[in-house]
Amino acid sequence: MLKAVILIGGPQKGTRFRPLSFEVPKPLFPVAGVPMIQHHIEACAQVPGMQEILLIGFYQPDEALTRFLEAAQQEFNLPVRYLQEFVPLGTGGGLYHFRDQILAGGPEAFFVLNADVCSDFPLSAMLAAYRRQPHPFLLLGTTANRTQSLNYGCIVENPQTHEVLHYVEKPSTFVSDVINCGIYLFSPEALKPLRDVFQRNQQDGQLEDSSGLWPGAGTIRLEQDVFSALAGQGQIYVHLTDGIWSQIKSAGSALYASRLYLGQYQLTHPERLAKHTPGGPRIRGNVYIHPTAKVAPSAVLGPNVSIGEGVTVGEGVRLRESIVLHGATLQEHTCVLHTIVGWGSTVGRWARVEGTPNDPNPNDPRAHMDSESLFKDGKLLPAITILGCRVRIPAEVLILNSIVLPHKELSRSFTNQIIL
Ligand SMILES: Nc1nc2c(ncn2[C@@H]2O[C@H](COP(=O)(O)OP(=O)(O)O[C@H]3O[C@H](CO)[C@@H](O)[C@H](O)[C@@H]3O)[C@@H](O)[C@H]2O)c(=O)[nH]1
Repeated sequence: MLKAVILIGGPQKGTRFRPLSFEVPKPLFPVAGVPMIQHHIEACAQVPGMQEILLIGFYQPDEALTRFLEAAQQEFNLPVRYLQEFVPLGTGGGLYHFRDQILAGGPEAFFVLNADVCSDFPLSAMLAAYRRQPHPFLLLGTTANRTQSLNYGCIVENPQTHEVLHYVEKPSTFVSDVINCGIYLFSPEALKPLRDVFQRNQQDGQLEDSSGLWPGAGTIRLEQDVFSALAGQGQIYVHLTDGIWSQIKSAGSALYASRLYLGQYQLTHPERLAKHTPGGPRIRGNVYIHPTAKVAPSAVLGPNVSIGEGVTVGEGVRLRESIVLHGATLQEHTCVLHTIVGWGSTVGRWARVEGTPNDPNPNDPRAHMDSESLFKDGKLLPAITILGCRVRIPAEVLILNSIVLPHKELSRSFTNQIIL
């Protein structure tokens, strides 16, 4: 019997995701037409023997989360439960705190998945590797280029045995081009070292650490307190993948992840991809259209477009590399490129809304998405355009490389601005 835990974090952590995280908790943001963590749940539900999926985080359970859990339980016919931390317990504290719930029923092992990653989740391959050689910790690793590796947990492995010899979380100088994907398979034994860290922290008292966590209150950093501390002791192994993988930290990376998942749908969910039908809109490449959306036949959509519930797309609209969230309206002949259109927003006719993608370097197979800050030298860096919820863009204007905060009614064109 197997279980899975998804670490969904909580409200303070979504800052790079603003203004989109104002409306919906980040783990429920739609990526390729479904909530971000539905991709995780679908992957877990396909592993034979999966008994239960636990979401651990410090969100106050709200209507959206409750509805999502109910729908997921029904769809996958599995218990999907939310366990709330009353203070942020870090990436490992919640696993220890809720250990009884995780170990209830005696699972053989449990997956632990960061919510903010996009992946093809090679969980069966990880399970097969674990069953060949059960060790307390199995980490999924992928490669990154030298510069970008510094933004992740870096793993030095023994290439013959795949044992993790050395682990450094976000090092300041180059350590290894193998990085931690935030996807793990732990044996029940893994909880023992977590207990040791917990007890040591209790003895050391309430001292706040450099990341602002309170170890005395039960916080555990899986990466530093466990992986770095136990590397080289025969307990941690890595399973390497060259499948799709990307972090989802910023809105730009959500758009990129949407593209990766839409590509995956060719194999996993061909029924989710829109097909060209007589009298329907022209579809180019991978496009998701929610069944309740109304799309005019002369619109041209794709590649990499995802259209949410109840969206209206008018005649002659051109839409490419974009996510349009539920209830938005694109009036006739708008052109929307590299943009996220927020819930209930309206783009007036003949308006052009355009962003600049900051995709990984296509000539470097080890490149990942840069989720750097929005500004450099006091200037907004060109990036995708984001319209917050219920924004109104008038007819015949240009909105380029801009972020528009929720409920704004614009009256003219804007370029390279954050409109507050
Ligand atoms: N329940 C809970 N979850 C948390 C908490 N803090 C973070 N998380 C969740 O844990 C995951 C990791 O979040 P971060 O702490 O922001 O780490 P990171 O910068 O994303 O780096 C981690 O992931 C990288 C891969 O994406 C790894 O390379 C890196 O080593 C590390 O594990 C996210 O899914 C986040 O929601 C917490 O206090 N409680």
